[in-house]
Amino acid sequence: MSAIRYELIKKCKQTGARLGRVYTPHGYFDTPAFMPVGTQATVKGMSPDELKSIEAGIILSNTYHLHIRPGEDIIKEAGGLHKFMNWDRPILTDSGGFQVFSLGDFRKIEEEGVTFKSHVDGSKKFLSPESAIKIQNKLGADIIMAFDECIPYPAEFHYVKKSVERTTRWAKRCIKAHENPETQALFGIVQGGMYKELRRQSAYELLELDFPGYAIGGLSVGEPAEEMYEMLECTVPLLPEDKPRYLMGVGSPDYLVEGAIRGIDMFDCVLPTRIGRNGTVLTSRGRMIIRDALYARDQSPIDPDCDCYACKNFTRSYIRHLIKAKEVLGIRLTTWHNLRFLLNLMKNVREAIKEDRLLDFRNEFFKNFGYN
Ligand SMILES: CCNc1nc2cc3[nH]c(NC)nc3cc2c(=O)[nH]1
Ligand SMILES: [Zn+2]
Repeated sequence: MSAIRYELIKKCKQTGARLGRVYTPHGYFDTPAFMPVGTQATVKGMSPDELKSIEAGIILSNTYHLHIRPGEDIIKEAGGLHKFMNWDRPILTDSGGFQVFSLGDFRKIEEEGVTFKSHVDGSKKFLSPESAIKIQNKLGADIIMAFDECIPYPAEFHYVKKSVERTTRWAKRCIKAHENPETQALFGIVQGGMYKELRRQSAYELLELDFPGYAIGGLSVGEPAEEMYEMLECTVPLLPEDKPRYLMGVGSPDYLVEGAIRGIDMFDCVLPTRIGRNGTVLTSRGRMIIRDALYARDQSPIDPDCDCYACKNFTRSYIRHLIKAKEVLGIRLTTWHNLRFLLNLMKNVREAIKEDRLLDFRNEFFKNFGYN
């Protein structure tokens, strides 16, 4: 008995997209879904109630960060991550693999695991499939991720092949170490770099392990969009139709729509929160650098088509002033808007799938946003 159940509600007649629902021990979320990133047990600047008001269905938290600070034992003593951060809806935690490479000053990667230095105090740390799972078992997220190697881009075929085979061995060790499969669903992560043959090899090896869900890793690592789409087109059709597919670290509005068209159900990306903090907002007419002098006297909302608290109550002129003055409310409002923008985008994608018009929606959205 798995911790989650994926319900395929409808397949789009125009594309490979599908409308679905993932049931977890903390309730369900609709897919395709965008997951706001709450790295250190908080989506920066947003309270749980505010996240609920913008209809966030599931949020992501990072194992690497929570292991370093405050430590999984403190969170376990609080009753787990849901209680600790007072979020009673679904949570997904990653396994730390990616952060170690991208954040930590990582030393070396061996069969046993990865040795690295903490980005907080430089102390020596070690993560392995077993320890990454043990930490996630203590945090108690509904969906947890296998410990994998996110292969850098570009990478030689031989290196990628060796890494894929180690990621599969690590996946087996994760399954063995996992203590709560009936309450925490462990997802495998398909790797393979930009090589179709290795994407297929990684998918087949992980399919044999019968995970309750599959992530596609090693993408959105600097490769051109076309290469990412090609890897999706070669990998997604190999994955079970009755299980969720999660494209890690994606993404910008175009990638979310194009990923959904290719059959992806779950996405996560720091983009909306990160660019929000430096004064850039997403609108239906493209990105807007609201700190720009252009908006100093602009009394209109960030996006007239948006229903969020920031757009209903404040002007571009006021929000620009807050950002320039480094007032906390400024980044709260830009974050609030950017998250609602992407959550609304996914709601529109789900509607379009329901009505078999996702390609038409994509063309209209791309034209308005200013994509090609
Ligand atoms: C669960 C940790 N493993 C893991 N995380 C990832 C996070 C990513 N984030 C991005 N772009 C922003 N690509 C990613 C790939 C992986 C990946 O291949 N593996
Ligand atoms: Zn808004």
